[in-house]
Amino acid sequence: MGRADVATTSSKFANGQWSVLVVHPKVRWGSGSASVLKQADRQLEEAVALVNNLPNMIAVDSLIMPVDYNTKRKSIWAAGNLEKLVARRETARATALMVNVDVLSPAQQEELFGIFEVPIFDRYNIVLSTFKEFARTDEARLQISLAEIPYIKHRIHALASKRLHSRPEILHVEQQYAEIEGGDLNEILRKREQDLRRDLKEATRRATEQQSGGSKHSSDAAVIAVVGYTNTGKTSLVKRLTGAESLKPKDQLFATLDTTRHVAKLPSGRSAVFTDTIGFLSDLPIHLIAAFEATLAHVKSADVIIHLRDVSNPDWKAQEEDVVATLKSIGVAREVMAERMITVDNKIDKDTSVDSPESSLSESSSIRISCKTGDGMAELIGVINEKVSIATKCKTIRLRLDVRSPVIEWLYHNEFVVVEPISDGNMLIFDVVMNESEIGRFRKKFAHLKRKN
Ligand SMILES: Nc1nc2c(ncn2[C@@H]2O[C@H](COP(=O)(O)OP(=O)(O)OP(=O)(O)O)[C@@H](O)[C@H]2O)c(=O)[nH]1
Ligand SMILES: [Mg+2]
Repeated sequence: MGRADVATTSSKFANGQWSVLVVHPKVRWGSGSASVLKQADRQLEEAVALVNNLPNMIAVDSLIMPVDYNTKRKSIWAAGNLEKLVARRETARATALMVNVDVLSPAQQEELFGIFEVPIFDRYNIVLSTFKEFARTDEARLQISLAEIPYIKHRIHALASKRLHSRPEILHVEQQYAEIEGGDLNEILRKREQDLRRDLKEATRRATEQQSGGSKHSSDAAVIAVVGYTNTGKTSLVKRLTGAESLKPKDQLFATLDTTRHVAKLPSGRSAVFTDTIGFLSDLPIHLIAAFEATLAHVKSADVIIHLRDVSNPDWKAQEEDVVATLKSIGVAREVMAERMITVDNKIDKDTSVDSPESSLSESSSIRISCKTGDGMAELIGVINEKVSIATKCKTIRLRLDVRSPVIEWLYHNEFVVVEPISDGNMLIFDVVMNESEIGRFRKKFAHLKRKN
């Protein structure tokens, strides 16, 4: 597939590990200062977790280094702070630097390399490496390659125009540069993008086919998409609700990269397909998550969206904002969120007494659960059941049927009977829940009986 490898300059050191100094540039004032929800120490903590999440990286030291105004200028830090950072790198014996911004410009990367003389990574590099590390399917790999294209384009343009004097590997585009050198850059990338999109379409089709093949009611089943920040417990929840053995929750960021579908029966008798999908993360170039369009396509059309929050994380409120922003960017309208979303607070078993005051503001409409202990599951299932009925325009229909009626056999066969009927002489009374298309099917099939009645 000629897979591109922007972020894995590190793969050259397969036998060793990068010792990384993680620096969070905290904007002191000006338009670039962080929202009050995002405290610098938590952002630094998250960056360290991202680095340590990769098997070939270890954060050996980390610190917050103030920046005036914003992080977009070519020189992020003034001379004094830079000197402190250089000293810190030496003491920590760090072999790489991670600057906790969404993406560094090629000029910034070049300048920092000139000063530190070690590879310079940003969040984009780390997250992309993570995606590559954990991708298990063609679908995920192709989406990652697609997500890289704008990044590669920007960098190779900068190199080709001779505005920069770096070597391609300093900008993490060594392999792509070699492939493209001498050719028409735009044309080669356009062709690559076209090929990737074609392959992705095919891979998505295959994946959907495979996953819906086994379930009896797949076309009629309600689709319930579970979304949330990375590591909030999405996989754990889907496992709890559907009993899927194949799901393996992990204390790891981006453990799940592909969407998997798992069938369960709701109390109404309806089949529901729960989808477990990629987690979101803050401060990423939006196209990185949006590139998972094929993976996330089902969220837009889902009957119900469960937004899972990890309320044991002091930053859950900021995480929620990022999830909502990402949902918007993949085309989920605000009305859809208001109508179809269930907000669920997970990990209530954990001690949150040291929480920031915001957590007490957790609105009363959210449902509190623990995937670990099972607390709150019954209530959640009840709410899902109700929401699905509304979303799929289900109605409860009362049928009075002769005990010999062929309708009874059909109801059982199609699994509409959830509550056993009440008997009334020769008649049986069934309460069944059906959506519009099922009612249509039912009417068509038994039209002749109706006429007789
Ligand atoms: N204490 C506690 N831990 C939980 C709970 N739910 C999930 N976890 C743990 O949180 C970690 C992440 O769980 P996952 O289910 O993998 O989370 P995820 O949202 O699917 O994560 P990604 O796929 O990486 O985005 C695992 O170590 C789980 O065991 C809970 O209710 N309580
Ligand atoms: Mg997961």
